Amino acid sequence: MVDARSDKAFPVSWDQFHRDARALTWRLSGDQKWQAIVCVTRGGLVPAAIVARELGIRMIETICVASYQNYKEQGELKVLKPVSQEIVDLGGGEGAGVLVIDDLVDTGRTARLVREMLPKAHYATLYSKPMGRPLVDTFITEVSQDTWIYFPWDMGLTFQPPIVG
Ligand SMILES: O=P(O)(O)OC[C@H]1O[C@H](OP(=O)(O)OP(=O)(O)O)[C@H](O)[C@@H]1O
Ligand SMILES: Nc1nc2[nH]cnc2c(=O)[nH]1
Ligand SMILES: [Mg+2]
Repeated sequence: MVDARSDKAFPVSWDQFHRDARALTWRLSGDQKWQAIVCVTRGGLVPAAIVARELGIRMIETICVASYQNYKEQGELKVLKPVSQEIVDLGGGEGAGVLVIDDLVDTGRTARLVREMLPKAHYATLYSKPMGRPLVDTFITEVSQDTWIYFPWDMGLTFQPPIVG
């Protein structure tokens, strides 16, 4: 569970994000031929674009889920748009051969919900926290549960006061 008082921060730059997305692609580029990517919006949009480019995948679907309304506070999980039946039916049903991409797993609630719709899909994220880790098949970096990950699209350059003085 995300603690709203947590002050551990893990800021990710665009460069780092791009490197991590490419590292994730390397791990996903074995023998398996992916039939489609399902990206979990909105956080999955950017990594999905990079992975799709690297793997040459053009069949891209979204599942639109929202749960964190007020920064660090998880509310009710809402599916705004489910995955199309065409994608669920791939590979003989239940999403076999489908690659699900999200930016991270935290409590694992989002991943659990998506897995109910696509039980045979492969779930991949760039970052994971311990509670969500059992729900992910492939990820790059794990951070502690009380760390908040800051993505490059959520940040800007600001003046930093000197450490001393
Ligand atoms: O493992 P969980 O505790 O369910 O949290 C993980 C989800 O939370 C974030 O999405 P969010 O609902 O904030 O929406 P966004 O992708 O539009 O930012 C993140 O992108 C994951 O999808
Ligand atoms: N940006 C961001 N969104 C989240 N949603 C759930 N956990 C996180 C997190 O650590 N960072
Ligand atoms: Mg999300």
